[in-house]
Amino acid sequence: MDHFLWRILPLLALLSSFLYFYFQNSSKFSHSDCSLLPYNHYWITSKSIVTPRGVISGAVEVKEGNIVSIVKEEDWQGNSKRGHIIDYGEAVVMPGLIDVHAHLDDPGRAEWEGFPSGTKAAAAGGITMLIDMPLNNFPSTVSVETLRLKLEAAEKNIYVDVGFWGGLVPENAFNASSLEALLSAGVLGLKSFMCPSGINDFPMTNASHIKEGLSVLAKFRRPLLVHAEIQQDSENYLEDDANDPRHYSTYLKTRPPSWEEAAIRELLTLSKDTGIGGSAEGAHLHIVHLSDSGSSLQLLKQAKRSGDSVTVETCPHYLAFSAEEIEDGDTRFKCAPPIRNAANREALWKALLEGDIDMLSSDHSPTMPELKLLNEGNFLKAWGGISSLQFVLPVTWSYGQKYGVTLEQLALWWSERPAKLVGKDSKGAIEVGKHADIFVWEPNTDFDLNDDLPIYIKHPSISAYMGTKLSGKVLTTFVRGNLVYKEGKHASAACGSLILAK
Ligand SMILES: NC(=O)NC(NC(N)=O)C(=O)[O-]
Ligand SMILES: [Zn+2]
Ligand SMILES: [Zn+2]
Repeated sequence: MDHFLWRILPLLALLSSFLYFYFQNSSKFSHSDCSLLPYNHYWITSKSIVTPRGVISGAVEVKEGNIVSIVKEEDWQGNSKRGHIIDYGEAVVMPGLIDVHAHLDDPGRAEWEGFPSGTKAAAAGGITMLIDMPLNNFPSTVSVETLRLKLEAAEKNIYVDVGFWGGLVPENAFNASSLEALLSAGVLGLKSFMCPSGINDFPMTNASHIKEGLSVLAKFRRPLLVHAEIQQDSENYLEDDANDPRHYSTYLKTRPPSWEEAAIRELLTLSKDTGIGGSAEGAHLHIVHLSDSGSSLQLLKQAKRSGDSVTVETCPHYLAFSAEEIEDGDTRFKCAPPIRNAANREALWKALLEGDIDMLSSDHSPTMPELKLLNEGNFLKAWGGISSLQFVLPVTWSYGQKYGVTLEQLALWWSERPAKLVGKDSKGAIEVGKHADIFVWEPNTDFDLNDDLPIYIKHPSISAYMGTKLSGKVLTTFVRGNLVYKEGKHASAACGSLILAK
């Protein structure tokens, strides 16, 4: 008998390891791994819940990942509700932020950020869905094959929901079947550059590429996002000693507002066709990261008035910082288009508050610290991109205090309008029937961005926000009812969903 056991032992070992791997890989993560909360059905209560019908005191009922009821406090009292209740007291319950513009650089440059760290940072910042840009990863996401690589890299590595933009580049712009295949495979829309992107396999497009892109997008009723800067001959910039590359003013001169204006002027000749009855009706033009609050903004206002299907975002760094404050050599602040002067920042706030700017996005665009050239401080050679993902909510809130920003405005800029842009009406608000994508925060709690703070972006040292103090501390984040983040702790498994267009 003993002899027999010894003989089958290797076989048993093989069989058990096979079964182990089979179940590991075939089973979805169990609920307890995906959520820090052991319930599928529960109530979130608070004195301040931000809904599209105003801020209410009451309760949100969550069941199997969806919001199934919302009860005001007066109707809740005396009603002995069943199930688990999480009471957040005075803390604010808001719809999860949707960041329509993030570069997570995965696959290919995951050492710059990557899906695991990027989505952990998102969760810790109250972001429940982000849309990943098609460039800075390698290869760029410009075809069905490269999208497949993206999906493989993201699967089981994301702590929040992640959707994808596809790239519109010269190589695919005149190839309608290739673009149609990419859109059919689920990208939420396309993204292109009108100036060099800084990434070799993501070349810039001209007006005829963009026109072609819009005509394909019209059939799918999806948006084109454009980095709107066109290089102009600059009279006021000469490479001489007066233009020290360590001075921010030198960099600022290399990318004047006229670059944004030229691009937007050209784009608006194309977006005319997106209006009702136009040849590209159904397509939509979205200008990313607007920095120029002058002529560019006026042109966009006019286009909207004439019925073009156009929206525009700006980013927290354009609302928080001004050129005057950026110190010599501090390349953490380098991005494109550049952060402009304080008067421009004021005008951006005004445009946002008046509805001329539709929404906000992070444009989180990290790199390796070496490429920021922090020691050399050369603004002309350093990587352009701001690292901010985890902090966009407290930045918007802290710098918005001066302008009387409300909780409802935050929800509009960061959730409702972004959900509309990406075509996901299951997201973007605390409303019955929507996904339970929710975060809870304390707007009045201040925190210092120093080494004691749990920070999840991969390279905190290159973030322009390090060393500052902000208000607005995120306590917990729920994605489709899973409690994915709670005060410095994430769920053990990455159970975010891949968001594809249908
Ligand atoms: N290759 C990039 O990530 N560029 C980004 N860089 C910025 N904004 O400085 C961008 O969105 O244009
Ligand atoms: Zn850009
Ligand atoms: Zn970007």
